[in-house]
Amino acid sequence: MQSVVQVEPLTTARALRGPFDYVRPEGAEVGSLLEVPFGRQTLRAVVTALADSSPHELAVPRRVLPEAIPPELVALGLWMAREYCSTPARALSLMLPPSGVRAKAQLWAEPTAAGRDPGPEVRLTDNQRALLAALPRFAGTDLGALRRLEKRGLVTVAPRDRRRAPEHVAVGARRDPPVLNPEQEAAVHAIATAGPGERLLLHGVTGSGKTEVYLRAAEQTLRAGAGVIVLVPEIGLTPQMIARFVDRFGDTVAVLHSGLSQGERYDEWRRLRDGEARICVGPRSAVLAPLRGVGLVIVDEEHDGTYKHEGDPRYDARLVAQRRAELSGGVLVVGSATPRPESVHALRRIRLAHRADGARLPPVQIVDMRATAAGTVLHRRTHDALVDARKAIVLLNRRGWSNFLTCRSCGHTWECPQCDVTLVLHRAEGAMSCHHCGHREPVPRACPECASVSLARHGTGTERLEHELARIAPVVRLDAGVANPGEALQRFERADRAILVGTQVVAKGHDFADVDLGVVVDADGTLRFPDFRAEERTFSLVTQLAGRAGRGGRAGRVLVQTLDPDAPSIMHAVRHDSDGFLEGELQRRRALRYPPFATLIRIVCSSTEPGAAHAAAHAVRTAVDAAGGAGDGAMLLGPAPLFRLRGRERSQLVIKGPDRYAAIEAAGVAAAAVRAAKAHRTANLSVDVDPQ
Ligand SMILES: Nc1ncnc2c1ncn2[C@@H]1O[C@H](COP(=O)(O)OP(=O)(O)OP(=O)(O)O)[C@@H](O)[C@H]1O
Ligand SMILES: [Zn+2]
Repeated sequence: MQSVVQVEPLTTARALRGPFDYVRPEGAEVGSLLEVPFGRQTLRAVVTALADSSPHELAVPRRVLPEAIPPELVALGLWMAREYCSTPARALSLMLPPSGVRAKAQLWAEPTAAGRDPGPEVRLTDNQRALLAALPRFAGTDLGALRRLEKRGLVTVAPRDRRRAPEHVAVGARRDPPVLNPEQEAAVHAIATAGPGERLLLHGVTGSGKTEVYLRAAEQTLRAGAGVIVLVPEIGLTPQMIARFVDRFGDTVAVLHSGLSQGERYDEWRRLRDGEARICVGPRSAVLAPLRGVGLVIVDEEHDGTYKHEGDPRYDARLVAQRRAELSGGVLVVGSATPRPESVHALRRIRLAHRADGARLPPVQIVDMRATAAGTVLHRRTHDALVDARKAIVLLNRRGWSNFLTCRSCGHTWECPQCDVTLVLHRAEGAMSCHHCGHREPVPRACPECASVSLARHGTGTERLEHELARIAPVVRLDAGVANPGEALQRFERADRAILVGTQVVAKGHDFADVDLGVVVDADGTLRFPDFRAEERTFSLVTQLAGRAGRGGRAGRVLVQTLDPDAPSIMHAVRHDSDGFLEGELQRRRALRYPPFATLIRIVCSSTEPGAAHAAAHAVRTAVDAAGGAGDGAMLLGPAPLFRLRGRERSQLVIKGPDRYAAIEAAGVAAAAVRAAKAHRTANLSVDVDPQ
C-alpha cells in the first residue's frame, strides 16, 4: 500500500521546490490537487508521485480538492519545467482551472413519480400543471411555486451543477461534408495509419483544404475512443476554424479561450477533464487541456508566433504538443502553407499541392518601389489595381499614423520616457503612443526644445494608409488597435466592395470567397529586423497574404510593393516556391548554426539600477564558462545591450548550442547562481529556450 504522496506546492517562489512528502489521504492519486499545511501557510499542491514510505515525519493534508488533473499532465508539467528552465509549480499551475472558482450549483427541479403526468383527481391550477409539464429544469424564479409542489410530494428540488459555458450547437455542414480529393484522402490515410508518437507535417498550399483533413482525422480519433486537441493561433482571428469544428462535432467540442469568463472557463475545463467533451479547440494554452487519452494533437498555422508563451515557463506550444502526443501515444499533426524550417527538417511531410476547389494560386507581381519618390505609399499600379478590385486585402505591418515625429528646426525626436524607442503617432486618438510599454501622451503642437511648430511626420502606418484607401473604396481596418477583430472581419466578409487593411492579422488563415486582390505594402519591412527569423517571416507573410486572394471561384491577383525585389524570401514567395525557399533557408541556417541545427537560449537581465543588468549578464557568462561551457561546440554571444524597456536597462546573453540538453542545463544552473547572488539582487533574469 503506497501510503505517502509526493507533492509540488503551487508557489511562484523559485527556491521552494518539491517534491515534499505527506500522508496519503483517502482518494489521492497522481494528479490530485491537495491543500497542505506548509510552514505557517496552507498551500495548494499537486501530487506528482506515490511512495511506500518516507524518511521524514509526515504531515497530513487538509483536504483533497476536486480539481485533479490527469497523470499525463503531471508528467508533461515536470517535463516543461526542465525544458524551459522553470519550476514544476509554475508549469503545473498552468494546467489547473482558474483558482477560487467552483462548479456552480443551482436548484434543479424534477417531478417525482406522482408528479409525472398527474391525473385529473390531483387538484392543480393550470399554472401548476404547466410548471410540472416543463420539468425537469433549473428552478429559477419559480422556486416558491416549486417548493409548494415539493411539499405535496410531486417534485424534488436539489442542487445540481449548472454549466456556465455556452452549449456548442452543430448546424448545417455536419450533414454533408465535401468529398475529399485524392490528396486530402491520402493525408487522412497517412494520419490514420501513423504510429503512436509519430509527428507529421501537413504542408498544404493556401486554400488546399487542410481544415477538412483535420476534421476527418479528428473523427477517426474519436471513433477509436481517444481525445483530440486542436491548437489555433488566436481565437478572435480564427472564428472559422472553431465554427467548422463545432459545426461538425457539436457539444463534443470544448473551446478554451481568453474571452470566457472564469466560470465558463472552469466549466469547459471540467467537461474536458470528466470526458464529457472529447475535443478541445483553443490557442496555445489548450495544449494543456485536461483530456485523458489524447490520440491526436493538431497545430494549425504552425508558423504562427503566438504559439510561444511569454510568461514563465516560456514554453513553445508546438514542442509541448509534440511531447503531449508522445506521452499518450497519440499522433502530432502540424499544418501550414508556410511551415517553419524546423518542422520541415524534423517531421514526416505530407503534401497538399493544389487548392481544394481546383483553382490555381493567384499570380503574384512585384511592384518595384525604388524609382518612386520617397514618402509615396501606394504605387500608381497598386492604386489602379485597387480601383479595379471588388474586394482587396492590403497588408502593412506597422500600426498607427506615422512611426515618429521630428522637429524640423532642431531635429528633436519624441521618445518614450520609459523605453528607448520613438513614440508612434495615432492621429484619431490624438495620442503619441509607445508600442512597447503602452505609454501615451498628447500629440505635441510645438517642440519642447526650440518651440518651433514645424514638425515632420515620418513613415506610414495602417491608420494613414486607411485614410488614403478610403478615397478608393469603403475600408475596414484590422490591427491590434481595433477593439473587436471578429466584428471587423464580418463587416468585410459581408461587404460587396471593400478594402481590408491591417497588420499581419489580415493574412491569417481567413477563408473569404471573393477577394480578387491582395497587396503587400513595404514587403521588405520585416526583413529589416535584425533577427534570424526575418527571412522566414517575410516569406510567410507574403505567401499567406497571397493565399487569401482568388478563393471560392473568383480569380485573384497579388501585388507586392518592395524596395528589395531581389531578396530571396520575396522572390520565392512571388513564385509560390516554398520548396526553394525552405531549401535555401535550411542551408543558410546550417551554415550559421541556427535552429534546427542548434538550440538558442536567450537570457535577458534587466534592472532599474544603472549597470546592474550588464553586470548580471556578464556574471551569467562567467558562470557558464566556469562550469565548462554549454556543451560541445556551444557558443556564447554577448552580453549585448538591448534598448531600455519600461524604465529597465537590459542586457542579453545568447547561448547557441548543438547539444540541446547540455545548453539548457548550463543556462539553468548559471541563471540560478546569479539569481541567488547578493551582488545581483536588483537584476531580473529571464531564460528563454527557443526564443521566437
Ligand atoms: N474536398 C473539397 N472539395 C471542395 N471544397 C473543399 C474541399 N475541402 C475543402 N474545401 C473548401 O476549400 C476552402 C479552403 O479550405 P481551408 O480553409 O481548409 O484551406 P487551408 O488549407 O486551411 O488554407 P490556408 O492555409 O489558407 O488557411 C474552404 O472553403 C473549404 O470548405
Ligand atoms: Zn515605452
